[in-house]
Amino acid sequence: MITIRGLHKRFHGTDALRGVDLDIPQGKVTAFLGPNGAGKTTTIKCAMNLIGRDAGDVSVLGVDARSLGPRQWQSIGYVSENRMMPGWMTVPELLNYLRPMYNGSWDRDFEKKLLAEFDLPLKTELRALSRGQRMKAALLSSLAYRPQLVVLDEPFSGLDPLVRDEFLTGLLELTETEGWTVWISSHDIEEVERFADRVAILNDGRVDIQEDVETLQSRFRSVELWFDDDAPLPGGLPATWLNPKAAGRTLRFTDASYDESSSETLLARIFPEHRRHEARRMTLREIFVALARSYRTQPD
Ligand SMILES: Nc1ncnc2c1ncn2[C@@H]1O[C@H](COP(=O)(O)OP(=O)(O)OP(=O)(O)O)[C@@H](O)[C@H]1O
Repeated sequence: MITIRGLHKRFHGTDALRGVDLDIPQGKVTAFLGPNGAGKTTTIKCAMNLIGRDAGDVSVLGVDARSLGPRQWQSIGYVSENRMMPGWMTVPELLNYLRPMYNGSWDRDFEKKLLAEFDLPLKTELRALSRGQRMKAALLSSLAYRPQLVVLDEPFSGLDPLVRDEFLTGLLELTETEGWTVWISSHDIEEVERFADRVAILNDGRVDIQEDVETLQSRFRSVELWFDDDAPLPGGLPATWLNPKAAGRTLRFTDASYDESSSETLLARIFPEHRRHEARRMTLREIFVALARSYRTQPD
């Protein structure tokens, strides 16, 4: 659905994107994660043709992002915190205004369902709504025509926990029943973990990891070793052992390429004197935190 190769973007001489390669496959929910300033919004804006690019190829729904036209926009639902909205309109006025543009694909029943779920004031102008209410209005107006490709840039900002939960459950149902393709950037990893099939992690303008959540979780482990005396912290540990830290008689690290038999052999070889150890599966959030910490300690 979206293919990005070698995407570069500079702002005032500073590199924001330094060769992004990314695939957003059809029918899957891809979570787009990364530390602040990694380049998530910039990548999404380049793909939505809201800003130009300095180099690289970006294909969206089979066309170059720079050629996105009304035909493709009928199939794309894009929501971002900073999306401009006509502040003088009320929610019903906004929907009345947009509906004819999506002739044929706008689903009135779905619109009504979302309107009821989001519990939005109908007589207040958009500019007088709260941030969360405006976000709901943006979500509603971008999903009511049942787009095949849903692009959400930080969609939860300002949404209260109940609405977040309802919105996510609704989105989950739709992705399953309608086979929607979703590309969602968010810092709310626990929320996206519930329904993401894939994860792409951006760091410093490049994609570091993109793979199925399942395979990512199967290769990451939080490892803890116990010793009889103070835990050693030798140099030259495998590069896939992230953030090793010794504290008292324990040593902890994140194994980014865990495999039961070879990892056990390696542990026994490097730490023959350890008394016992544990290798625990990690949540997506824990994996992200371990990676983000390792990015900070990596030389540029
Ligand atoms: N219009 C702009 N002018 C100058 N620099 C910009 C502009 N937009 C983004 N940048 C810079 O590009 C880099 C990437 O920003 P971007 O907003 O894409 O990151 P992000 O991953 O979405 O961050 P966050 O998680 O904080 O929202 C940052 O260093 C940012 O300061």
